[in-house]
Amino acid sequence: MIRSWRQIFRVTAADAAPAGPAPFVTSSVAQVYKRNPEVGCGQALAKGGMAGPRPVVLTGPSGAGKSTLLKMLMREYEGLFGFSVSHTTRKPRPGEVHGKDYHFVTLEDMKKGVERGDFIEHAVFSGNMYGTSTAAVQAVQANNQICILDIDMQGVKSIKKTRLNPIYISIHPPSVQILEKRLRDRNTESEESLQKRLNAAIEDLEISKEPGLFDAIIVNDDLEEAYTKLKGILGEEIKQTQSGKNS
Ligand SMILES: Nc1ncnc2c1ncn2[C@@H]1O[C@H](COP(=O)(O)OP(=O)(O)OP(=O)(O)O)[C@@H](O)[C@H]1O
Ligand SMILES: Nc1nc2c(ncn2[C@@H]2O[C@H](COP(=O)(O)O)[C@@H](O)[C@H]2O)c(=O)[nH]1
Repeated sequence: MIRSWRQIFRVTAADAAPAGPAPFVTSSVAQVYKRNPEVGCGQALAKGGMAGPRPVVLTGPSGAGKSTLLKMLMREYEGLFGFSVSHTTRKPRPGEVHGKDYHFVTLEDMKKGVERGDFIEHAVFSGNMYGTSTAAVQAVQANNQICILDIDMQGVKSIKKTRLNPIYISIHPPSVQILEKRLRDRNTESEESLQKRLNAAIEDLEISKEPGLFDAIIVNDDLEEAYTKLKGILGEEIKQTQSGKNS
């Protein structure tokens, strides 16, 4: 019997999901766009009986534009997507809201949460801990929304060992130079943090070449173009979830 992602994501990291089919690949100078035939099949599982919308993992270097793109999605499709609010030990940036952008916690509390098994995945990034709690994903699934996880590459690797079965999308900058400029212009990082993020970016861009790691890679050069591509990749899932909500 096919189980829903709601049930199966609780399976531990030790219970690795089988590798998916080889991705269909199209590419141009401006973009690398890998499409897995299974993308958008969450509702196919639903037809099997129990699945809700398939979650979406958005990853990519810090500064690539993940938050910008996911906020656009959530604005255009109000109520359709729900953000998985991660925990982090980093300090809030101006304007960030506890419980909305992140659960901002102390290192001690984060470690306790990890020991209790509260997290589906967790990682250290640029000197701080980050993690996706089971509760964060469940809070979204309870609303029958498409759950979006904004996580780093370590998180992707951990989620791959579970049966959450999300759509994996990596957002890339046009170049590391442009990434650096965007991060500097964002004005949120110390020089030390910026360098750590750039080093992680170079490493992660290399890792993301691994065949089959992502269902799609979107190069975020022109924002509107990148957003249109993102909507295209999620189109089937959006349509199915909308029709589920309207029925
Ligand atoms: N296509 C684009 N062209 C120019 N600037 C962009 C583009 N996309 C995003 N930006 C800007 O780049 C900066 C980084 O974007 P954003 O904060 O969304 O990145 P991120 O991937 O979520 O980073 P982090 O992982 O650190 O949270 C922001 O100031 C954003 O406004
Ligand atoms: N593995 C995880 N990575 C996460 C999580 N939440 C966010 N992130 C990633 O951290 C970096 C830095 O984020 P910032 O908000 O400090 O700029 C970025 O790549 C996020 O995707 C998480 O729960 N797990």
